[in-house]
Amino acid sequence: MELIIDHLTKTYGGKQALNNVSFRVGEGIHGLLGPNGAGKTTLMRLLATLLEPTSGQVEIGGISLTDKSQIRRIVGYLPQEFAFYPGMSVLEAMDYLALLSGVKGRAERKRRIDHLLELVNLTEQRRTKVKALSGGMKRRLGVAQAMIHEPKLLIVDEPTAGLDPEERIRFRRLLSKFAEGRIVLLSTHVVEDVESTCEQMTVLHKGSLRYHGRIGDLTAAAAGRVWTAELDRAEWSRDSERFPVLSAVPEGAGMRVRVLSDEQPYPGAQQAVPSIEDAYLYMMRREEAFV
Ligand SMILES: Nc1ncnc2c1ncn2[C@@H]1O[C@H](COP(=O)(O)OP(=O)(O)OP(=O)(O)O)[C@@H](O)[C@H]1O
Repeated sequence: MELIIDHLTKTYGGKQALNNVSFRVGEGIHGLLGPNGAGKTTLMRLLATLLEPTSGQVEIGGISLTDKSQIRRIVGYLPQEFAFYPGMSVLEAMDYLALLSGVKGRAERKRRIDHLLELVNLTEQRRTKVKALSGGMKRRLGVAQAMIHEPKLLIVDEPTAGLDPEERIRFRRLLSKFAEGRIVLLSTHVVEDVESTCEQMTVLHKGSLRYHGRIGDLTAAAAGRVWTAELDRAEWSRDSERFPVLSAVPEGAGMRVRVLSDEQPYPGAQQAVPSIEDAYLYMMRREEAFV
């Protein structure tokens, strides 16, 4: 199972949202990151056949994106905003969506729905009306519906938004389990989601590919460039613009700061092991692509 994106371009009128993007993704969870307007939603909607590419090709598990009915059978999509059937119960909504996704046979639908509701921890709410679910529960129902036809490629947009910390951890575990033998494309602004679930990631920036590869390689590239230091407040207010700041936390009378710099930024500053967030910010500050 492989997702192959080959010179994909999408323009809306005169606006180029994706610019000649090529990369390949194998089985497992793959992170998709990028600042606002990077082109992530456009890419996800293209893969879900909700948009037509301007040019370029995509193959999902050997099937061309142009073969829409086949692609829809193997792709599941959980958009950031999704409409449900508020008046239906969880069971009714799932059954209806399973029918729409082409899952034939009442017994098979029941088997899948029971299994998925268990997975997303909504069994107790199965008779609750969708409109009475909390935001987090709706999100879990959203992912359950995106999984109902057991897609080979599951695309999820900001799935942990609005979830509490425990739910977020449970949700990541659920995605990891589902990703066995499949591809899960996880679009997020939460770098921690990527850090804890993905081995590889793709970063888009203004429609172009900025990074594609292993997370470990990205953090390795930032090694030696992340520094921590303790400064007094006066030093800090004088120097706060000198280096890109990763964090600055008041500590006693001073500040504990974390900055990016190719050389020691302040006397006594110590090198730190880059986190993925540090590495991401380091990469985004560079002009050239990091692919
Ligand atoms: N229907 C549209 N018509 C015109 N321009 C659009 C349309 N949809 C998106 N764009 C533009 O295309 C670019 C990419 O948008 P897209 O929504 O794909 O980015 P994104 O990475 O998902 O951003 P965010 O993180 O804010 O959701 C943006 O500049 C956006 O303004």
